[in-house]
Amino acid sequence: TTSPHNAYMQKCVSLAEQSPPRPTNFRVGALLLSRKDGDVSGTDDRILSTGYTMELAGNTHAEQCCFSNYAAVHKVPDDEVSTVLPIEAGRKLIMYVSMEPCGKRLSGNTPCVQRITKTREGDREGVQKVYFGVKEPGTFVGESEGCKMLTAAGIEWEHVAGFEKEILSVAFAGHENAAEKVKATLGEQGTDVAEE
Ligand SMILES: Nc1nc(=O)c(N)c(NC[C@H](O)[C@H](O)[C@H](O)COP(=O)(O)O)[nH]1
Ligand SMILES: [Zn+2]
Repeated sequence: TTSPHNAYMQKCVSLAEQSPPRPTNFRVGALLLSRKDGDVSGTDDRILSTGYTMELAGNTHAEQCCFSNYAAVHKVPDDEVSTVLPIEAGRKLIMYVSMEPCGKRLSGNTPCVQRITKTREGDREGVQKVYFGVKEPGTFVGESEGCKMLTAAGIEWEHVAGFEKEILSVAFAGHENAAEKVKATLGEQGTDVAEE
């Protein structure tokens, strides 16, 4: 059976492409779904919400918008989204994000790892695993801490390979010298691609 990761990562790229380009962040796409335990093909997946950087007013991140959109549909404030996320025996909540969730934000706003971790408060299972297409480049916060923080919170994560160039090209679109930054990041992340 084919894994569903590529289709969802492609969807996150399409979401990220809707984000207004800015030099002060990355254009990212995020998707939240419920998956039946052991359903490696994702045929029984239920998409719960999507989000992209600055979809919602203010300096918002993709993961933040994904949760906020879900909270709005369920008529609760953002910080109570965990109370309306489905808890179903035999199913898990999974997030796909084109970029590693942030562990720190230069703006000082709540990092997305904290928002993901918060879904597990009150003994709720919350988000169990995060799939992402690239590690966060060092542009703003240097060595990214997102994955380490997810692990510390007991949340699994996995890098879905193959979309790095595409994801970074979208993410850096609002930056000066975007192409050079993409190339440098690919080099740093060890995903050099053969010259075009
Ligand atoms: N995973 C992720 N999703 C996003 O939607 C987004 N924009 C970033 N970007 C991470 C980057 O570290 C921060 O954008 C900068 O640190 C600036 O912080 P603000 O965004 O202004 O809070 N990361
Ligand atoms: Zn974030």
